[in-house]
Amino acid sequence: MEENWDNIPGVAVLNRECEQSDKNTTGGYTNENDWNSTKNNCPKYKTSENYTDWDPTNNNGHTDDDKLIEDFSEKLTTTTNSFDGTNTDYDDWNNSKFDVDNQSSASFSYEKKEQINFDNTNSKSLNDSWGNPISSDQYSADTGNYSEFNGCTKQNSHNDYVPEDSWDIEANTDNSYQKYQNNGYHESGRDYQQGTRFPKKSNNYANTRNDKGNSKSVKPVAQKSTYIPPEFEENDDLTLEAGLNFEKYDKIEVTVSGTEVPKNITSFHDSGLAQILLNNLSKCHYTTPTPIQKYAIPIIMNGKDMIASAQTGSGKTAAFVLPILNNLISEPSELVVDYNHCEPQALILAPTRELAIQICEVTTRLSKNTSIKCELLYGGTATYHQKERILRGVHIIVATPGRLIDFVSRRLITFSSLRFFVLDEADRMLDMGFSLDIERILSDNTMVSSANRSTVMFSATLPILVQQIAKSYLKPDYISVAVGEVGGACKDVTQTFIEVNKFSKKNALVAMLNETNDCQETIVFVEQKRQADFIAAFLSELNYPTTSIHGDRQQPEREQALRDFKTKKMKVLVATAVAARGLDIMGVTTVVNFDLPKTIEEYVHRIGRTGRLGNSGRAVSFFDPANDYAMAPYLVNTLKLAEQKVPDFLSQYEVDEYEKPLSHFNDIRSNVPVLSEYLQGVEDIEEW
Ligand SMILES: Nc1ncnc2c1ncn2[C@@H]1O[C@H](COP(=O)(O)OP(=O)(O)OP(=O)(O)O)[C@@H](O)[C@H]1O
Repeated sequence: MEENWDNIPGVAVLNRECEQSDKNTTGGYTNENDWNSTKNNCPKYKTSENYTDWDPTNNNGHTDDDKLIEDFSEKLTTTTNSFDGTNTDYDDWNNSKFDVDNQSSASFSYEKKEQINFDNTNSKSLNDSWGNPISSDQYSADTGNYSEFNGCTKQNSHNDYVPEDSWDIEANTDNSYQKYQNNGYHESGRDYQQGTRFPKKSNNYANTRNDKGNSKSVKPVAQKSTYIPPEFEENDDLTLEAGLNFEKYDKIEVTVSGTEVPKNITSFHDSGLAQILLNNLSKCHYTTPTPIQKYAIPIIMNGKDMIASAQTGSGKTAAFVLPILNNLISEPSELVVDYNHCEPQALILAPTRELAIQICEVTTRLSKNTSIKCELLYGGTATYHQKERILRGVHIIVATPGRLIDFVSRRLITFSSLRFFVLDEADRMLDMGFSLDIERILSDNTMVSSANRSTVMFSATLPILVQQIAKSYLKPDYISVAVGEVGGACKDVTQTFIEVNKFSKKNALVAMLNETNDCQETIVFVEQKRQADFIAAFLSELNYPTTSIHGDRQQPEREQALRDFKTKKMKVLVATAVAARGLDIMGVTTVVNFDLPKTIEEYVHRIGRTGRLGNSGRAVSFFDPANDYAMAPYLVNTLKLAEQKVPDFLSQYEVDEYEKPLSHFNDIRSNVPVLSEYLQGVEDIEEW
């Protein structure tokens, strides 16, 4: 097939943009010839015959031009994003994309693959929209940014990894270009390739040259995400094993308040859970329920509302998933679904995409061999894919709020059949960042009344103000359960602090990593996304296999980073708040707070990425008095409650009169005073 700019998604988008930006004039071009040339290459102006020549779905007879163009650019972008030239990806793309559309266009897809050899530096020269030959080298040199030109904003991660102001940028050599194009950073097993410099990020979304060599700029176009996440893999090796301190869980005091509290269970076998679930539990090596499971399972099975707090890593996910699965299995109700909407019976909301994925994975594993279907809705992924899946019928939806609201507002999801509504990380979900979304979802006109559903909320931290907000969504006879101190740090984590200033932090980090010769699995938390890139690049240069996760990375990169860290391909994960809550990663021995967070809750969640399920872990936090003094009293309190040593430089911040918000069980119905400062901070929203 003849190679032509028309086949390149960036240009399809570009043309569309030109066309849309100015329908009746010269499209913003001062030179009419340029505009005519562009126009002729614009899909809008192609005849349908031409169009079908290169439309992968071969939509003969399609008359809705705009839709046609939109579909086409989406498909082409999918092609580029999904492909890395390997057969596997090709097959995946071919199967998933084309099966969805009921196409069997293998040969055509293969042609598309040939076309996007354009992605390789070896590609033959191409003609641009204005008829000039263009090679990938020239392309890189012309634009300074391949991915942006190409319209694939999804792939610009490497630019993010070059702090523009502080690093020298190498010329746009073929070499750096090739590494980028070939995703060398993954192939080499190193996310941040040492010594590699990538082209400086261009501010122009797309720069092209007309036949006179003048450059033109076209405004950025919002790209739809076309990422289709991989199917879950069952990997028993990655399941966390209970540690030596697991048995001590039973010694933790549990406080329950409310009326008609169902009796707690003592083992899974006396729990009344369906046999199929018991079988799945033993496949997952869950032999004994954790304290939160002992209390939450019967409460939720009995249809009660509850708000529960238990330390990080103590099995809260299964505590709500198991009773929901049980009730959906033992008291089934008809699944409502048609070609344009579905009615889930349980909704589980989580604040981050990766946590939503994890909850869905746990649910899928625990519901194996049952008829229960669980689906995932989260941002940064292709909506058409998720839509297609939920419209096959779904009992449980695990979602982040943004994507869910998108689907609800398009009436793809309604809540008339909802039986369970769960907020995981409830304090985060009800703080200023998400509370409007939750309100929007719970006040949807299809939402069943609180009397007709079970509403349950879980977190390791539940400030009193959040409990007050939560109360308005719960039935009046809701039950509160607190395992240990509400908001207390996990005692299996040894917490140490190092006094630093902003200039000595990096050396302190290196010294700390060197302490453990083979640099064990470590999460390094920082406050800013840019800082995450900087520290990750810095550690990579020092040969620590490092990756990063934060809200500016594209979703496939975020997921790849987590996979690389989970599978130990990468030893260090540099992360912002997006990884602070809920993530359950086996073998994390150390958490480093390179920057301390702004709230004590986030501190508790961050250090809870280690020391899970009775395993021991350690947390090392850098305390910079100039920056972190406001956190100090809360840190002292948290250290004391967790029976940890308080260093001298911190103990000076202890406040005698300090109202300790964590000193006893804070069910708001006991009228515990609210400490306003304690509630002031909210975590920054990065990405759903
Ligand atoms: N009864 C059990 N027996 C053995 N393992 C369990 C049991 N319950 C949960 N687990 C495992 O314990 C780990 C931690 O569970 P989970 O992620 O649900 O903790 P969590 O309390 O939600 O933590 P966080 O507060 O960080 O969100 C997981 O690997 C899970 O598979």
